[in-house]
Order: sequence, then structure tokens, then C-alpha cells
Amino acid sequence: MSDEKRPARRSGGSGGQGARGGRPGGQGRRNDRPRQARRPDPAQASIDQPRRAARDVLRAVRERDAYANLVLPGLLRERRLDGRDAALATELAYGAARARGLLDAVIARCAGRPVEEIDGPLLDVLQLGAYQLLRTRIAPHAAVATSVDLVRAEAGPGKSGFVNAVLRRVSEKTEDQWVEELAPDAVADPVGHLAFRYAHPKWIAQAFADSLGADAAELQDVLIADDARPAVHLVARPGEISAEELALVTGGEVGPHSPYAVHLDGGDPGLLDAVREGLAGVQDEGSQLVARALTLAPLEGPDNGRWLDLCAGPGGKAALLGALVGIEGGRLDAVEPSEHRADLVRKTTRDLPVDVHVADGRDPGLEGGYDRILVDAPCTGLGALRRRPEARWRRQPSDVSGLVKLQRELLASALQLVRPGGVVLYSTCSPHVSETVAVVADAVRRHGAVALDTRELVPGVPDVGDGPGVQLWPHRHGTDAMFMAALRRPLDS
Ligand SMILES: C[S@@+](CC[C@H](N)C(=O)[O-])C[C@H]1O[C@@H](n2cnc3c(N)ncnc32)[C@H](O)[C@@H]1O
Repeated sequence: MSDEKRPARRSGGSGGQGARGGRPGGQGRRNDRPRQARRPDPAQASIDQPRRAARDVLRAVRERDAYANLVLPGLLRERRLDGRDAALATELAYGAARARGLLDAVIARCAGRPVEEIDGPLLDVLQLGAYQLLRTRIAPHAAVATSVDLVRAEAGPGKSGFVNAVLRRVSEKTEDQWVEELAPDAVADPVGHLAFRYAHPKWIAQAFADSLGADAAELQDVLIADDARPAVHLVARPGEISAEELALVTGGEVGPHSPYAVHLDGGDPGLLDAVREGLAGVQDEGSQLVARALTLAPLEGPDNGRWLDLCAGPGGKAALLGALVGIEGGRLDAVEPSEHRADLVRKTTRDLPVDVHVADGRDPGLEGGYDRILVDAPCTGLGALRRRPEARWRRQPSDVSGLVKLQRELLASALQLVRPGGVVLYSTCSPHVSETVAVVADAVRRHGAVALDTRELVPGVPDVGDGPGVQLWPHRHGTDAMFMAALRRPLDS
């Protein structure tokens, strides 16, 4: 792990000081009485708050299938953690959630048993401790002692002794040494080796390698990019504000690929006036390129301004398409089967010429004859793993086939709803070839759709693959790994 990704060594409190030797007033034997029996000591209570918060996030992910990035902000607010404490809690919770596979392999070796045989609450703390030991500069004695404290407070000294013993073993080697010892051989199984080293399930690393094809040497770069926190991308709403103006008022930088994109260094974009006033939204630059590609695709015959977004929730692309079709005097129909997500589309597209329909895109009950249709299909989301720390461990290879069936059906429906000579743009936030080129090839074969050279629809964007589809990558473009392919319905069909 590079130094800039490590939390700074802390001069006390939550970080570098050992809890045993370094506690304020903590000389000699530790007091083993339950926490509530101790004299309240605000300074001491604050020591473990970030780790408690991180532990509680891991627990929510394990017990309730919660999303770490949705649970953590609420916990930080509720417990009034901010500044360095909030940063530490975030680094530990997200870092441990991402690195789970690697951490579990090390923990299993040190515990002498599979992690499935370790109590869930203990495993949460072990993962947190192992993460600190292997991937941060937090002093080992602090990482171990604070983990022991977390367990002792809840489960008593017997279990904390187990945690102490396992983490001490973990601390005997560096991350590189553990990888050397536990990872599959780099020559015999290069993908398995990189997957282990960069803490990804092998099937996901293999999916990236398959999609990269001849460029699979870049696999390491993709896996590293997946662990980097994505920059905040804003979209300047066409007709409301230009990207240059938006950059000026937000202090951001105009994005390199989309004419609507502005990149911010960080901060909460929801607090920006431009976002609150609806002049701009938060949207990955790759998603902006997808929406724009649909608008640039050449039609046979005139564009009558009837556009359709067949999988619209929560409405990011519908908002961009709605603004663009509005400039031409047209309208967008937006289809979304989930009531809740359809509501989000309504909110995102208010004041735009967009009609939201709660319906199944496979049979939405709309009259055909559309000029342009976007099928931004439900997918595994393997191209946006960096946004959800635990997502890589939640997804299963068995998810793919059900999604592929739905993707094919949605694309077939779109090819029915588009007029002859009109264009369908199929996209996924996954680079898995079963969800991307294979779905498109199936549509060409079965429905006689004509594949257009989609590279021409992302002008100026380099390294998008050999065509006709376009594959974006975080390590090449700074975007999610979005795929897109434009298909035209033949005039004589
Ligand atoms: C990848 S998301 C779309 C993101 C959206 N285009 C945006 O930019 O905000 C896929 C959407 O398809 C919806 N969906 C799932 N099954 C569907 C179906 N049978 N027909 C239409 N949409 C469906 C999901 O609820 C989800 O909102």
C-alpha cells in the first residue's frame, strides 16, 4: 500500500499509542472490570470511538447485508465523530471491508481454523485489527490492544485472549510476507495471485482480465484503481450552466472527457449551491459519456424527439437526456419498475420534459416508434466496485446468468420499441463480457440489429478498446468501468 493511502500515524488517542502502555494514566496492570463500572473518563472513552464505529459497520455488513457506505455516515453523525476520528473510522471500516478476502486468509492461518468457524463478532474485530496491522502505519501494539479492548468490553477476557493471540501472530509478518506465503503461485496462476494480493475474489479479477483481453497486463492497475477513492464528478446541466462556469463556482476542474463534467477534490457535493439549485448533479463522467453517446448516434431519417430511457432509476442519465432532448423540443419517457426508484427519477428530472412510467422495461405498455432508446441495464456492477467497499465480496458468479437473461430481454424489448432506422444504446456498469459484448452479439444475431462503431460516439476519449463497443476503465479514464454499444434497427425490419 502506498504511503499516501495510509492514515497518518496518530500521536495518541485512536492511533499510535499502545492502549496498554500508552493510555493516559494507564500504568501497571489493566483494570479488567466491565467498562460501565469504570470511572467515566471522556478522554479514554474517545480513544476507541473510531474503532467501535468501524467495527459496527463491519458487523452491519455481516449481519444485515448492509452497505458500508450507507451505514457509516449515520453512525458518524449519531456518535458525533468528526475530523480525524471520522477519517480514521472511515479508513478502517472501508479498508477492512474491501480487503476481507486477504485478511480472512491471514486470520485463518493465524487462528489455525477457517474463518467460518470463528464467531462473527470476533471475526469483525480480527478483520479490523489485521487491517490495521497489515495495511496502515498504526503502531502494532495499538492495533492489537484496541482490538482486545473492543472484544473484552463485549465478550470478556477469554475471547479477548484469543483475539490477542491471533493478532500477535498476524503482526509477525508484513502484508507482502503473508502474500508470499499464502497467495497462489504468480507463474502458475497469475490472475489468482493478483486477485489475492489486491484482495479481490478471483472470479472478478478473471472477469476484468477477460475483458481486457490482450491488455490483461493491466490487471494489476485495474485492481489497484478499484481500491482508490473515486473523485467526485459533477454534471453541468445543459441549458442551465456550462462545465466551465460550474468549475468556476465550485472551485473544481473541468473533466477531460465529457463536455459536462467537473471534478472536485472532495467535500460534500450536496452542500454546493449549484447542486442544491438543480444546475448540476453528481454523476460519474463515464455515465455522462453514455448518455451523450446516445444523443450523438447517427439515425437513418430525422430525429423526431421521441426518446426513451428503459431502465431509468435513480435518474442520473434520464436527467441529462431530458435536458438534451428538451433543447431540441422533444420529450423523454423514463421507465422504472421500482416505485421508490421511479420517485427518485421524478425528483431528478423535475422541470424537464420527462414522463416517468412505473413499468417493467420488458413490456412497458408504451407505443413504439422511438428515435433513441437507452438500455442502461441492471448488472453485476463489477465496474463500480470502488463505490461500495464490500460489494466485491457480496456478488457471486451465479448472479451473472440471471442478469444476462434480463439484459437480453430488455435489449430485445428496446429493439422492438425503437423505430426502423432508430438507435438503441446498451450500457452496463460492468465490464464482464457475458454482460457486455455477449449480450450485444446475441441481439445482432437474433434481432438483426446493426452494431455501430460506438467509439465514434465518445469523440476524443482514448483507449476505449477495439470496437465496435466502448469499454471505459477507472485506471485509464478515471471513470467507472462502463460499457456501451450502439445498435441500429435496420430500415427494412
Ligand atoms: C443500472 S441502473 C440504471 C441507472 C440509471 N440509468 C441512472 O443513470 O441513474 C438499472 C435500473 O434498472 C432497473 N430495472 C430492474 N429491472 C428492470 C426491468 N425489468 N425493467 C426496467 N428496469 C429495470 C433497476 O431498478 C435500476 O433502477
